[in-house]
Amino acid sequence: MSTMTTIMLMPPKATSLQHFNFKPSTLRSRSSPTKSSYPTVRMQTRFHRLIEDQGIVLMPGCYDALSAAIVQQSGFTAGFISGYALSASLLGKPDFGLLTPPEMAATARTVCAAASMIPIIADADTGGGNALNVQRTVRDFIAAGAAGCFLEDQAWPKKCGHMRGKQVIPAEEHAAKIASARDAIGDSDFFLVARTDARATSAKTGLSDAIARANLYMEAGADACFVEAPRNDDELKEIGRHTKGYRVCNMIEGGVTPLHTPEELRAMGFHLIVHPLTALYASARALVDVLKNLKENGTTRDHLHKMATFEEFNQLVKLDSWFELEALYSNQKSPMRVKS
Ligand SMILES: C[C@](O)(C(=O)O)[C@H](CC(=O)O)C(=O)O
Ligand SMILES: [Mg+2]
Repeated sequence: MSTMTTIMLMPPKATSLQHFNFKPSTLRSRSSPTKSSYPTVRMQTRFHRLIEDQGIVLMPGCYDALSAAIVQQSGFTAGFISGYALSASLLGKPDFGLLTPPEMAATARTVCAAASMIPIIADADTGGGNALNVQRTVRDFIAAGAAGCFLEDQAWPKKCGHMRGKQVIPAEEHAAKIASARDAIGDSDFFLVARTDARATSAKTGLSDAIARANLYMEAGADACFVEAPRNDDELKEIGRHTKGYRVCNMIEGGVTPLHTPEELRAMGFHLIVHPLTALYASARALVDVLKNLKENGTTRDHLHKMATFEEFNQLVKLDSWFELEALYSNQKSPMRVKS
């Protein structure tokens, strides 16, 4: 169950910066959870409702309109546009700070339209710069139809959370970016996830620093926190025990965090699970295999059982509904509008 007890329907009147204390001591003194100083004057978003209804929400990653449509048709109640996966599919490049927020926003527009029945969180990476750039990014994402974003505290250029060589910006600087994102959201139906990559900065103090940062970012106005790349179950449980509010867990095949089921993660205190790379890795393997086969044999006739059929694919893109529409308008006998 959520730790957020009060949900009011009016947006904040004052800016978020006025609601929390920026002094560095705020971070140092907060080693255990305390009551948030940020008043819970928040909208109830689609993601709040999903978490309250389901207890835990499983979000597969997607990277284009087709993969998003398949996520929706597979029965998932939410989706995620992965920066890692989009960097791969749009640029053919690794998650190394090469993708920009405007590219993500442009993709979010087609992705959200292709899966319009489910809310989709888009990866804002570091937000494109400082607190002001964050406001532009958040507004672009809202206009694109996204239902939320992840905003992380890595220094730019960022790297995938499970790669070596990451650095983080000062906690207060990221808290200001979270506060500015909250102000840009206003009363929009948009769920703000504050991510910290501080676990990777030190084997000894990284986890406690990351937990303190997550709590600071919650006070700055985030709806949920995301401590990236815990190493084992003890760390997962510690995050579940000591961070405030809703919690996100990242399940990367081949990453540093052990893979768990939704039930297992719920018991450890998590509310949102993201599987950002499952669809990307599965489709990359399928492409490698079929193209290898085609190159070797010059034909795919022995590989057809591993491919979608013509009929299956047409169902995925709902071809029948387009034939129906075509028939509707071509059979229209009377004029659509009466001329005045
Ligand atoms: C969640 C993530 O931000 C993403 O872009 O999908 C990545 C995924 C990954 O590292 O594999 C991240 O965790 O940085
Ligand atoms: Mg990312």
